[in-house]
Amino acid sequence: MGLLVNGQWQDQWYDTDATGGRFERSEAVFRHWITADGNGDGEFKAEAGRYHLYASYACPWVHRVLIYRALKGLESMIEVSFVHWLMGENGWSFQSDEDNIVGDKLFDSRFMYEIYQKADPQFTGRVTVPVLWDKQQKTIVSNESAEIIRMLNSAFDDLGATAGDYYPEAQRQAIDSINDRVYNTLNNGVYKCGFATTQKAYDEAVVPLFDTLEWLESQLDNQRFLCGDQPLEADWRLLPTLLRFDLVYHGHFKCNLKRLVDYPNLWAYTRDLYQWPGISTTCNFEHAKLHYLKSHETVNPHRIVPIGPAIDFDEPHGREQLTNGA
Ligand SMILES: N[C@@H](CCC(=O)N[C@@H](CS)C(=O)NCC(=O)O)C(=O)O
Repeated sequence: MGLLVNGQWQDQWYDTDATGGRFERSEAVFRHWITADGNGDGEFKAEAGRYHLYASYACPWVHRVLIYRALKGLESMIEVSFVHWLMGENGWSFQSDEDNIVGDKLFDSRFMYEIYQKADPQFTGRVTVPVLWDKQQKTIVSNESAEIIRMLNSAFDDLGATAGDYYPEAQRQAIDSINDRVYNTLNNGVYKCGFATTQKAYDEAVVPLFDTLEWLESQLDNQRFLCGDQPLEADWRLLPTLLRFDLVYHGHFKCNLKRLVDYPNLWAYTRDLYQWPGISTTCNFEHAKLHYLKSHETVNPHRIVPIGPAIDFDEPHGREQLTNGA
């Protein structure tokens, strides 16, 4: 685990000394936008086969992008390369695995940092996934999942993407406000708990995290999804965190006041979204579990992977009757 400094790899864990033991996520650096006509920000025009996704099945931020790629039927337009689940001293790697999932289909690179070096030989910063690569301009379009999913939501529609707008104009304000709370306290909140190196930093993160879970539980009492009858962006951004909650965050990141299965609405809602057409194939729970437990040496020094928990996301969810506010 490390970062690039002036284009050179340095093995280094997160530094929480300067922030009172708090984990602070760095801002993504590549922030271009693909648009239908390429005029939005210059030259990044939506074209089938032009863009390539670098992904990890373990990562919840990547998972959003895989979900959108599936929802929008973009599998044949945007090919994907997966990294190995282990993030070791060289960061994400393409070391082959038994299941033949892993490998850089474009350049046959050994490490993910080589992709960043191609985009900027002097790059300084963390080497994160997801990365959306432009084969034409040979650079990274974006390494910010929140923005990549917005691009996939609409930019490829004229090229035959599956219909569906998950960020509709009329609901943007509601979606943004849910996203804001969920990102700060839950999506990123689990990391603030897990990577905290002082009791104070952990306490500051864990209380709002469970407040948000309680709030979501009550929101889902009489509506099927967060903004109504249909799953929208706020739901798809929340799902990857919920899918990993009991598996990883409850134990490994010490988010253990309650489990997801202790919230009846949230647990059924998670299964509802998991069972949505196309979604289950975006999940690889083995990669998720192994990644966290084996990569975070400071959190789990002996890298022992616990046996459980047994979770059945295929169990019927029974939330169909909430559609239309019934
Ligand atoms: N803002 C980014 C965050 C992505 C991110 O932090 N990904 C993690 C994997 S879950 C990563 O690659 N971490 C490597 C590192 O921090 O060095 C996004 O949402 O796309």
